[in-house]
Amino acid sequence: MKVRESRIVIVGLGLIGGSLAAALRESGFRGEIFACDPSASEIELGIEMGLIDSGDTELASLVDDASMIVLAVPVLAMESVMGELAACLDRAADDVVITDVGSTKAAIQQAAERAFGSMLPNLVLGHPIAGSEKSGVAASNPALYQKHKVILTPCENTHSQAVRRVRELWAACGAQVLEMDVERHDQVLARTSHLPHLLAFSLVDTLARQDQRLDIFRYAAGGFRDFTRIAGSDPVMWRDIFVANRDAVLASLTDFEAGLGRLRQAIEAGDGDAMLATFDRASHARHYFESLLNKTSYQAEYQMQSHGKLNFRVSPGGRAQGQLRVPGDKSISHRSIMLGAMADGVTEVQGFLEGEDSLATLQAFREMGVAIEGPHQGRVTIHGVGMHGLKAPAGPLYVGNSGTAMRLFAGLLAGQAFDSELTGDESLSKRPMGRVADPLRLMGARIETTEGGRPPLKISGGAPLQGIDYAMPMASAQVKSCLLLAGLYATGDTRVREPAPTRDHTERMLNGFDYPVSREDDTCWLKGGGSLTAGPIDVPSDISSATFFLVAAAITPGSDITLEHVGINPTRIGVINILQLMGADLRLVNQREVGGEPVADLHIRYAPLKGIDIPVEQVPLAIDEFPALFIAAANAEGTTRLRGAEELRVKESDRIQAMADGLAVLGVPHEVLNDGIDIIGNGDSGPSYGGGCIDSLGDHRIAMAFAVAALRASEEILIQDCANVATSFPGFIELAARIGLTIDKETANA
Ligand SMILES: O=C(O)C1=C[C@@H](OP(=O)(O)O)[C@@H](O)[C@H](O)C1
Ligand SMILES: C=C(OP(=O)(O)O)C(=O)O
Repeated sequence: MKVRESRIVIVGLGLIGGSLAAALRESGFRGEIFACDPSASEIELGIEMGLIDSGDTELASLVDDASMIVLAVPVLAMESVMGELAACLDRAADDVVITDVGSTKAAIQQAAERAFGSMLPNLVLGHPIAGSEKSGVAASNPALYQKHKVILTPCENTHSQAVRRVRELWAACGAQVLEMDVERHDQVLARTSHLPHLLAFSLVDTLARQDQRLDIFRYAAGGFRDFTRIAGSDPVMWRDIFVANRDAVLASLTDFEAGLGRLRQAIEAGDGDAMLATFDRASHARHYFESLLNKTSYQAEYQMQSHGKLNFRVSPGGRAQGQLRVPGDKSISHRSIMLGAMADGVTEVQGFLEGEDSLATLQAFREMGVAIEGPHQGRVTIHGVGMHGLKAPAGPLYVGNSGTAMRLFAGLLAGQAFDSELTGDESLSKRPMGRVADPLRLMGARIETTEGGRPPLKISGGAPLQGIDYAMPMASAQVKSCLLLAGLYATGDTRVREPAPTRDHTERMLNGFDYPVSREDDTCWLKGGGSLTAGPIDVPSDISSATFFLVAAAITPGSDITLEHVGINPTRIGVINILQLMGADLRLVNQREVGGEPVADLHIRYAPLKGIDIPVEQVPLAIDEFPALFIAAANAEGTTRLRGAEELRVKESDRIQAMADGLAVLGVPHEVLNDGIDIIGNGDSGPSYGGGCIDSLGDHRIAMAFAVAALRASEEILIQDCANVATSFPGFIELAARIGLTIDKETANA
């Protein structure tokens, strides 16, 4: 974004003002930058560093031709600077925009009213949430505002043109600009910035007083350094902030003291459980904030995205052999947390998938006040709050990459008394939500989407819901489950008709929690107003994750793999049926039922595959398995034809196109159709195709499918943007290594 100002005057050339000048210069800003500062040497240094064109210790000489004036002085100096400005700004001052960078807003607004007689329409108060413990122009950093937030607090009479120009200023520095009212700004900042600074100052001062010779500081380790870094900040600036934001800081301090008091009591009483509960909540909340802020995920692997993208380099060839257990079923894991949270009593889950998607669901319930212990090695304990026990979350609920979480939550939250908002990552933000919002509105829900029915979803609480009789236009378990969950809160029956059978985990688990769900032919229904009774849940291994190894064995001569404890719910076994139709030597052994879901060990040995016309009724039963099945098709003799699979186009990526693009790189002949694809396989015993560089488009299943493809490639396959594998299959690389696939991780700069 270009800044079109002719002359910007920065009043106060310290770290914040200097960094603004530096960032503007780096953005290619061509206008003049002048600075006013009481210290002539700071001005000289600013000129020497190439940050400003000129400057003065007096404001009057600088303002005449200014198009924008940025006040970057300490909060308590604002009033006198504004007074000076009022005196020398003799023209109608309509075209000059004034803004500030102060960390509190109410006090500055009052100062402005006193200095100018009223809030000028071209005065836009603002606050860049960026800084450093360093001060002075020498510490200027052109990257200081990059990817940081700048909050503007315009009033009713502020000119929109002035707001736009200030937005442009900060956007050019790489910041994300948002708006809120003055009071909210001060309350939010008191908690997120002012309180932590106060604690850091206080801790360091307390320790320094106790040990005048500073001896203990010699032994202070990383924890002390991390916690107290901000105690090195500018004392004058912070004194001003605490004077200016007194009331909001005191309120946040009261809450903090209460929390500290509770911990003190726990320590006095040796109450380890209370300590653990607090630390556990805090530790998870800390990880959650990180992912919310970066719009990325919870696990270290994925955090590489902040430095670059995670790629998989997969060596060609190999033989798939071994006995494995893949992680827990994603669909069942989501539902175990959701129903466990809404139940009366304690739900113990084992086999929970500790992947990004289900962790997002878990964290969202913590945000709504549900106590959840774990996950520890797949074990989670959920202390249910009952159907009406959820609390309003403090902010938007971030569900990462997960379509399932967003759509099921939409139904559940539509029935709550409080307002809520659901947000997701870049991929999820492009996926269609009208398919749940529309029928929820028919039930009486108040729910807003952005254009084209995309996230975020804003749901207004307290809307009375009525049951509906709904024929789904697409075969979607997410839509069905969303409506059943909303139906729990609706008057009368909620009935959902599906055009083809879809996974029925919601219905099974509701029945398991003593909530009757009925079914007749293609329609299932429940009556609202009941309650759920907690019970244990054993999550089987995810057949969607097992699929990658089934296909690995199915395409690689000499392979023999057993996958243990895999869920074989009849609404999920399309992949087994399709592979068997293609000629795979795949057997189900040790079949049993675990907690209402059928489970088996899957034994597969290599046998040559042949191309088939995939029966259309199998499509919803194998919907997530197609990326891997396309690789099976590329290794089968003859043509495999898929039709009726347009739903693949609205998953984490357009999976028909993403796979077709990758197959083209490998040299696999194919033809793309709107609702499917024809793939012409190579049934020879040598390599089936070449290698190359493939973009997974951040879609976990595309990444894992091409990793498996390497078993029959003649050259290495480099797969880009694979961090998202952690959404559904943490530990994929390690398990793949155990069956003879060699995948090296590398980061590439984005
Ligand atoms: O209900 C579920 O848990 C899921 C349903 C399917 O989505 P649709 O309902 O959109 O087909 C599937 O693709 C997704 O991975 C999980
Ligand atoms: C489509 C998938 O998940 P979701 O819709 O929950 O993002 C998937 O896991 O393949």
